[in-house]
Amino acid sequence: MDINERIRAILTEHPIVLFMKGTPEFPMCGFSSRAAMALSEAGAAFRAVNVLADPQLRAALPHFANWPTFPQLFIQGELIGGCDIIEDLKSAGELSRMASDVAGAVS
Ligand SMILES: N[C@@H](CCC(=O)N[C@@H](CS)C(=O)NCC(=O)O)C(=O)O
Repeated sequence: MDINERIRAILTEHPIVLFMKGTPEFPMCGFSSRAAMALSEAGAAFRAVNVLADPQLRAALPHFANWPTFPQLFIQGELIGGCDIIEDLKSAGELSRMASDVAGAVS
């Protein structure tokens, strides 16, 4: 499986995916920490993937997503954006709506 197939497999398996540096429990970057916190506060059940533990993934994702930095949030396979966008969506109440739409679609 090449790296793009591997990314697509992760996105197919998990409806909300945050590619981040470190983990929600031990974030290795302030942006990743804030993104994971915003998702948790919005009640989103998300899969966190630590790109620092997977150099191949870290190198490929900016090209795959056409987004240069981490964190990267995908919902149902679509790139939503990074920390700034995640926090804006949360402030607008959109993040929890998106998360509950996904939960409704999955269950
Ligand atoms: N404004 C960005 C900030 C993210 C950012 O600047 N991330 C940097 C530092 S963690 C990054 O990923 N740099 C590229 C790299 O380390 O591969 C956002 O909204 O997510």
